Amino acid sequence: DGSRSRLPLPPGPKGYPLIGNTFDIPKSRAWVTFAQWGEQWGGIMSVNVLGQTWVIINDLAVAVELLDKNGSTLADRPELPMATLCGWDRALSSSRYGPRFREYRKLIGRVIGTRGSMKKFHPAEEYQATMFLKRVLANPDRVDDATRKTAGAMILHITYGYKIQEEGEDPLVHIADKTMEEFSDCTTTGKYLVDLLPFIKHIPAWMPGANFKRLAAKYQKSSDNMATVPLNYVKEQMAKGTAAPSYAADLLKEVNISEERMQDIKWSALSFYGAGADTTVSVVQSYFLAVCLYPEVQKKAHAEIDSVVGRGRLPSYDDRESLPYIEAVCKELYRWLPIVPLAVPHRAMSDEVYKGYCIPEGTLIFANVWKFLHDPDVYQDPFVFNPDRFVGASPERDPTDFVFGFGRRVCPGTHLADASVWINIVKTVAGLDVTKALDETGKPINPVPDTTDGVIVRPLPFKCNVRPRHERVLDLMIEAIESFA
Ligand code: HEM
Repeated sequence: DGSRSRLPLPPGPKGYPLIGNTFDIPKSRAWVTFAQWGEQWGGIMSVNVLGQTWVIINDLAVAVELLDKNGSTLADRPELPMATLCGWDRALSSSRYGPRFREYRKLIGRVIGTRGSMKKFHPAEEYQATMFLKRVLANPDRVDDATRKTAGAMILHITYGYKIQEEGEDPLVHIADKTMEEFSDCTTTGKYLVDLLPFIKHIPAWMPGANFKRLAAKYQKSSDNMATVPLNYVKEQMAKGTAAPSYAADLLKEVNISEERMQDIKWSALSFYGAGADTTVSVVQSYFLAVCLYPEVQKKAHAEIDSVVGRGRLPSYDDRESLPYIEAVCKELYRWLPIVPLAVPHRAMSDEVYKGYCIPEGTLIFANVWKFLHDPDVYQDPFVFNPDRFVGASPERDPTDFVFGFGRRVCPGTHLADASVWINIVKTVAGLDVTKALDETGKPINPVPDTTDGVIVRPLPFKCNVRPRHERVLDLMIEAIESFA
């Protein structure tokens, strides 16, 4: 429709000819710069990056209206030629909008689509969260390692019913971590020429300058491996009758699975690791950072555990309703250090009109979730970690309404994330006392409450002191672990 394209783009800074605003896009903490631009240009604005329109949303109401209500037309993902050559178009987070995308979402929704559907995975979650305490206490200087190991272990446990080996490096975690590094590499903006000049993907692999094609073939082998090895494990376990409940086992129970369905099961399952392990780990690490800086929060959380659960056992999901303060701590963790600060960009599949502006086909849309979560009109003293903002009769807006993204692309792992984060935090509160680490002169070190860069970010590395909260913790932990065996 020609009349649409005569409408103006959303407002934004004037760019240079050809390159537009490319050099205005900051390499680091883009969400902070985008929020500042929002002060000048408003809740919806646009920039031009190498000929492509980017729409940046700095107002939650606009994001909800545009992305939640516009259904399928704004639910595509950007074209990623190098990642596609490496086989990553088969994973959900980078798949284009279409039949395969809808099929994956249907399968995932069927198994983990509601809070109630997570119940069958509670034993796995409980086990891994208790193992987390063990992993932390075995090596209290490396809380980061224990959180990373646990997040990966939880995802593999729920996706495939696979329990990682505790000693040394687990072979499946090794494959997954190596492959995820390759994923980051092949999706790095500007690294591969084929992303700028997609037509060169057609040159034969033996030609000079075609190194990227040989690398892509190697990366594709890894992604195949990462999808196939664990699925074969589930099939073997099912054949032996020893399969634990899992996402894959649930779907493989179906009779007469077509080849196409098998591929959908395999690649939807693969999508869990990258999107699920990297995210929950950041939330749990943020807890350790937050209570170093806000010891009074830990004190209150400890007091809640003592009064509701006591010291004779570790808390479980059955206690969730009776622990409102811990619930508020979890919400505040999602808010304070946003781990997907610009969500994941959506791509417009056709020309759209919004409030008299044109959003042309191919536009990338970024929702500045970081800004929504630090809006002083919505959250009082937004940079302060204060769970009490979510307690009482008039709580501030629940961040879990929107930290999981928007519309048809909203995180399909929301309930899995919710269950994993909560159980990890509640066991941590019950089991551990976290304090600031001391420097060589004995002075407490103040960790910096900030994150790395990227699509999914995590707290900057920091040190803290960790010890069991009371003398019975180790016994309770061991008893619990034995009861799972
Ligand atoms: C704290 C935890 C998590 C947060 C904050 C989070 C957040 C997000 C966000 C913002 C998106 C993009 C949504 C959009 O494009 O509008 C997303 C997508 C996704 N998430 Fe999560 N997520 C979390 C945990 C998980 C877990 C545990 C899983 C495991 C199944 C998961 C699986 C996915 C997948 C597969 C996608 C891609 C969906 C698509 O492109 O259609 N996430 N997540």
